[in-house]
Amino acid sequence: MIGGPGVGKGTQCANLVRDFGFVHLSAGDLLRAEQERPGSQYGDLIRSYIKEGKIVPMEVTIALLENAMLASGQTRFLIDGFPRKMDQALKFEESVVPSKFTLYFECPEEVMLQRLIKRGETSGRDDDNIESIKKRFKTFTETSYPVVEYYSKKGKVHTVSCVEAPDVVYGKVKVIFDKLFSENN
Ligand SMILES: Nc1ncnc2c1ncn2[C@@H]1O[C@H](COP(=O)(O)OP(=O)(O)O)[C@@H](O)[C@H]1O
Ligand SMILES: O=c1ccn([C@@H]2O[C@H](COP(=O)(O)OP(=O)(O)O)[C@@H](O)[C@H]2O)c(=O)[nH]1
Repeated sequence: MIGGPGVGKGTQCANLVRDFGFVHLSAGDLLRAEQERPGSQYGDLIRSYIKEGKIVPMEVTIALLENAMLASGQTRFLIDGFPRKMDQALKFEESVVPSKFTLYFECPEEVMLQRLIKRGETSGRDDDNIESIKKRFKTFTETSYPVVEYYSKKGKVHTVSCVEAPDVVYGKVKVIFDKLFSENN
């Protein structure tokens, strides 16, 4: 699941987990947990990348995802906020598992900005401030959007507009998943 910062990925993943029983893995949540883990050798590195809105070197993120996948003992994963750089996409599919499809959440920056400023009132996140948000938008456009284009060329992308209220957005997401999983399962 790919989309700009604050587009609503986490919000929609919660709905999908409830209705389709995936294991939800948020790359950002895994990185924040590793950042706080006592004794982690990557804590400071992750903290500085997240604050600067940059993409943490792929070896760290892929190892965290792979470990969480293995630890779950499950086989159906909804990976949230990953891949957001071409090197991650290629390496993950080569060394862990190929993806089935990509859900791309589309939304104007002004709308995401308002959501992130509001989330920042309570999230406690180091990157929900205007300076980091601007950097995250730039990284998304320059570094992450090419991943969407790459998967689009392979015919693997489903695009959903996220401007409307969460339940309206989920209505559209659910139609896509109902179709995909009634065909494949
Ligand atoms: N469709 C929506 N309309 C309005 N607010 C939303 C919508 N989806 C999510 N939000 C809110 O916007 C913020 C960002 O959503 P979140 O799911 O955390 O995004 P992401 O995981 O993409 O960063 C949260 O505070 C969330 O409650
Ligand atoms: O594969 C990833 C996913 C996330 N991040 C970092 O984690 C931050 C927060 O990502 P998350 O998906 O949690 O939140 P979003 O920015 O989408 O609101 C990003 O800006 C990056 O710095 C990263 O480096 N690699």
